[in-house]
Amino acid sequence: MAEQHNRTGSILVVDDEASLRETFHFFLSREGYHPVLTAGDFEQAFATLTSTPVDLVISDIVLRDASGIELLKKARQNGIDSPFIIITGYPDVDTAAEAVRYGAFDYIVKPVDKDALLRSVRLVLRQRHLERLKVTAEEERERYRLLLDTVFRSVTDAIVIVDDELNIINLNAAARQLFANLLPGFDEGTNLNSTIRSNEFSTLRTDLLRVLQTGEDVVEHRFECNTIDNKPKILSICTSPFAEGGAHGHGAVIVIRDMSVCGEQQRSRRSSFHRFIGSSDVMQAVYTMIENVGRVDTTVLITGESGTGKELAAEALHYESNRRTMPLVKVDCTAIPENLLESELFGHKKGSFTGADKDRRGLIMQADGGTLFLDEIGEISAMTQLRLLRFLQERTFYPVGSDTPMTVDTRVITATNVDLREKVQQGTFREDLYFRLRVIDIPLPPLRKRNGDILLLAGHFIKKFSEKLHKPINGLSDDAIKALTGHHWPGNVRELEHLIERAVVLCEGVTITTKDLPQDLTKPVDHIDMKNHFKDQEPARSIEQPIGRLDSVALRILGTLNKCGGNKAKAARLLGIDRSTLYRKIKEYDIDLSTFSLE
Ligand SMILES: Nc1ncnc2c1ncn2[C@@H]1O[C@H](COP(=O)(O)OP(=O)(O)OP(=O)(O)O)[C@@H](O)[C@H]1O
Repeated sequence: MAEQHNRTGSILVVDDEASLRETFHFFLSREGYHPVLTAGDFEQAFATLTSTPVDLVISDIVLRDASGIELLKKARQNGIDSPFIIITGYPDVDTAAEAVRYGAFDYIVKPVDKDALLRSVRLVLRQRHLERLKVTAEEERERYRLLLDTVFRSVTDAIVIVDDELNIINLNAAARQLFANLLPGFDEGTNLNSTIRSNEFSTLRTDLLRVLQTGEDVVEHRFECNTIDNKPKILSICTSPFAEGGAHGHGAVIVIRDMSVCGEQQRSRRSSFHRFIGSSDVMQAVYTMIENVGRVDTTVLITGESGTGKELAAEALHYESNRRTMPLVKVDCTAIPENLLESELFGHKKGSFTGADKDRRGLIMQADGGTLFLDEIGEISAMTQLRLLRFLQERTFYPVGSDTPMTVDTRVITATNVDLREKVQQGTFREDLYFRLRVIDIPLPPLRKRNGDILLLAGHFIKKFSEKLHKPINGLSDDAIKALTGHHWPGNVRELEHLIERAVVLCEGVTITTKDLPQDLTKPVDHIDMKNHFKDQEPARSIEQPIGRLDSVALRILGTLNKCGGNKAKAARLLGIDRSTLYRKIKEYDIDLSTFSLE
C-alpha cells in the first residue's frame, strides 16, 4: 500500500536526447508514476516548472542551452522548491558539491543504474509527500489561529482568559474597553481572586472558581453593577474551562456581554454603509463583518456573483482599517494582459524583457502602507500565483529581473466571482495560495436573496440618475415595482443600476412605468410569443428551445445571445453580467447554443 501511495507525484525528465527522455518516460510510467512530463531543453523545462506543480525533476547535467545546475538555480530563485536528481556523465566533486549546495536531492552517475535511480525516486517522493502533509497541516493551523485571533480581537463581547490562579493571561479590546469603565486598571497580569473586592463583581470570581473546580461550563448569569461614574449596567457572563492541548484545568474563559447596549444596537439597522445601500438582514451581517475584519490586518477574499458589490466591499474594508489614509490600489487582473500582470504588480528592472526600457515600481509598492485590491484573482497565471504566494508568506518580493528583495507593508484583499475551490480541484489554482487568500472569506449575497433591498436600491439609483440627467423623476408605478421585485436579477445590483439609468432616460413624466422597463421584465412568460419576441432581432437560425424551462431571465439571455449571433462575450456585455455568470446561466437553463450560428 505504502509503495502505491508513494507513486503519486509528478516527475519532470529533462534531457536533450530524445531517446533518453523516452527511456526514462517509459520505465517510470511502467513503475506506476504519473504524470511523467518531459522537456528537451532549459527553456521548456523552466516553462513546465512555472506552469505545473512538479514533485521531482530528473535532469541531465548537460543541456543544449544551459546546465541542469543552472535550471536548479533558476528554479530556486523563482521560489520553485521541487527536488532535483541530477544525472551526470562526469562525476567530479565540484559539480556534485554545487548541485548539493543549490539543494539537489541526489546525483546519479551515468550509465544510470535503473534500480539506484528508482530507489532515489521513491525516497524523494515519499519525503515530498510527508513534507506536503506537514505544510498543509501547518497552513490549516495558521489559518485557524488567524481566524481565532480575528474573532478574539473583533467581537463586541468582552473575552477574558485566566490561568488556574485567576491571573488574566489575555483579554480582547472589548474587554479592555469594558474594564476601563467598570474596573479601571484591570489588564493582563491582574489577579481576579485578590483584586475583585466589590460585591458587585463577585459573580465573576465565583463562576471562575466553579469552572476551575468542576471543569464544566457555567452558563449565563446576569448581574447588575455600576460604572465608575455611577451609570447602571447589566452584564451577562458565560464561563468555560480553557483547555490547552485538550487537557483540563489550565484556566478559564469568561465572555461578558453588556446587555445595556444590546437593545440599542439591535435597533440601529443600517440602510447604507460606505457606498453600500441595503437594509436586509444579510447585508447587516456583511456590514458588521466588514467593520470587524477591516480593523484586522489579515488577507481577505471577497466572493459573490458579478455585480454584487465586491469592489465596494474592498473599499469599505480599506476605509474601516487603520490604513485608510494610505493608498488603495485596485487591479482588475483580467484587464491587464497575462504576460504583463506580473511586472505590473511586482515591478521590473530595466532590460528584464523587451520593452522594459527603465526600472518600474510595481503596484504592490504603490500600495505600501495601504491596501492592494486584486479583483478577479481566479484568472492570474501560475507564475503570478507563485510570486503572490511568496509575497504573502515572506512579505518580500523580487521585481521581475531583479536579485534584490524588496519589503513592503501592503495588505492584500482579493475578489472572485468564480468558485476558487473548483479551480483548486481542477489544478488551475494553487491550493496553498487559496488558503493564504481566504484567511477570512466575505461572501456577498446575490440580489435575488435580498428582495427587500430592490426598492431601496432602485430609489437610490432613481435619485442618482435623475440628478445627473436633470429630470424630476420621483418614483415608480405599482406595476413597475411589481416587475422589479419579480425579476431574478442575474446581473445583480449592476443590472438594476443599468436598468434604472435606462428607465430614467426613457421616462417622460415624473414616475417610471412599465413602458420604461425592458420588455422581458414586464411581460408574463406565458404570454410571450416566441416568434414576435425575437422578430426585431433577425434570428440567425430558428430557435427551438425547450419552452417549458424558460422564464423571463432565460428569455432575456436567449434574446441577447440571438442578437449577438451566439457570441457570449458580446452578450455578457450587453446583459451587464460577466462571462462566467453567463456560462452558468446557459448551463442552468439548458440553453442549446447550437441553435445559433456561432461567431
Ligand atoms: N449594495 C450596493 N449598493 C449600491 N450600489 C451597489 C451595491 N452593490 C453593487 N453596487 C453597484 O453595482 C455596480 C457593480 O458593483 P461592483 O463593481 O462592486 O461589483 P462586483 O461584484 O465587483 O462585480 P464584478 O465581479 O463584475 O467585478 C457598481 O456600480 C456598484 O456601485
